[in-house]
Amino acid sequence: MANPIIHAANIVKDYGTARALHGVSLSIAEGEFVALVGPSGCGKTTLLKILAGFEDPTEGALSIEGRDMAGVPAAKRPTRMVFQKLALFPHKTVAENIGFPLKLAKTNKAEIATRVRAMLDLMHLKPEYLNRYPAQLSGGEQQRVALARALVSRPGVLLLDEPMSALDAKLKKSLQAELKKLHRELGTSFVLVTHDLEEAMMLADRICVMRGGRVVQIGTPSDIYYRPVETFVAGFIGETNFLPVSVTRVGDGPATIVSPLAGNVPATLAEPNISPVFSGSGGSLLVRPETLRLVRGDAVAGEWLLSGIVEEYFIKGSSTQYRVRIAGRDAPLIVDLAGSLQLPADVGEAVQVGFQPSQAFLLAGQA
Ligand SMILES: Nc1ncnc2c1ncn2[C@@H]1O[C@H](COP(=O)(O)OP(=O)(O)OP(=O)(O)O)[C@@H](O)[C@H]1O
Repeated sequence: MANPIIHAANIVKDYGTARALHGVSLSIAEGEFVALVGPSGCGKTTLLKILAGFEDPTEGALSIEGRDMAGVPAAKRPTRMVFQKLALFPHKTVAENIGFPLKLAKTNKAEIATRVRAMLDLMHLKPEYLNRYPAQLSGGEQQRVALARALVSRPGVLLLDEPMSALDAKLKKSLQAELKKLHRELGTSFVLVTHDLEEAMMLADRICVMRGGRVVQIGTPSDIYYRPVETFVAGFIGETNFLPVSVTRVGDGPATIVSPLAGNVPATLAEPNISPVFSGSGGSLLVRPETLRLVRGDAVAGEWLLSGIVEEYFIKGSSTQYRVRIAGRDAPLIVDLAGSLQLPADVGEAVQVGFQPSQAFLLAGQA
C-alpha cells in the first residue's frame, strides 16, 4: 500500500503474563473502511485501543498519517473512538456533548455553534435536540450524538468499537445504512470492531479476520466469503458446506479433484479457486449453500450430483433453506434456494443436489 493512513507493524500486546496480540501487522488506506472480526477474546478491541492510544503496544511500531505514535497520547492523535456503551456526558446537553472536543481545543464559540449544527444535520438529528440531555433521547439517537461528537473535530480515522451492538435490529439496520453513507460522504477512514459478520460484509471495504491474537486473513468481503485461506475463516463467515476431496496437482497449476460422494467424477479447478496455502493430496471443497441446486432431470455439463434425503427445510422469506442428508457425510448439506410459493421438495423426499465444482474453492485440511 503506497501511503497508508495507518501502518501497524508486528504489534505485540501483553497484559501481565498473558499475550493478547502476537505480532499483528495491518495497513489501512486513506478513506478505507476496515472491519475487525473474530471470536470473542481474539484481540480486536485491544488492537483498536492501541490505534486510539488507550493502550501501549508491548512491541512493534505504529504510525498514523505518517507519524510515529510512540508516546503520543489519545487526545493528540488524529483518531477518535466511539464505544459500544455510550460515553456521553449525562449532565451536558446534546450541543455541549457534540461541541466538547472543540471546546477542549479552545475553538471560538461561534465556530463551535456552526460546526455542532452541521454535525446535527449530518447525523439527521433535529435542531430541537440541541438543548436536550442524553437521557431524553432514544438509544439510536444517543449513538448518533456519540458519532457526531467523534466526527466534529474532523479526525483522519474513526475507530468504532461495536457501536451498534446495543441497538434493536431495526435501529441497527438504519444506523448501518447511515454509517455507510457517512463514510462515503466524509472520506474519513473507519475501523469497525464487530461481532456481526453480516454487518462487516455490508459495510467494510476490507475485513480483517483475527484468531488468538493473530491476523488470519485480510481481504475484500467477497475474498473472505468465497476465497477464505482456511476452513476457520470459511466457517466463521456464513453457513457453508465442506466436502472432502482427493486432489492431484502438479506445482501451482490447476488441480483435479474427485469425491466418492459425487460418484468419483473428476473435475478441474483453476488456480484462482485453490487456497494459496493448499498443498498435499487431500482437501476440503468449500461449497456455499447458494451455489447448490435441487436437480430435476439431467445434470448440466460438468455438474457434480449428490443423492440424499430432505431432512428439514426453513422458509426464510426471500430464500428457502434445505438440509439434505447425504449417505457417507456426517453433517447434512445446506442448500439455499430462492424463495417460492411452492416448495420444491418435502421432508423425507429423495433428491439430487447439484453444483459446479469449478465454481467451488479448495482449502487445505479436512473441515
Ligand atoms: N485490561 C486487560 N487486562 C488483562 N487482560 C485483558 C485486558 N483487556 C483484554 N484482556 C485479554 O486480552 C484478550 C483479548 O481481549 P480483547 O478485548 O481485545 O478481545 P476481543 O476480540 O475484543 O473480544 P470480544 O469480542 O469479546 O470483545 C482476552 O483474552 C482478554 O481477556
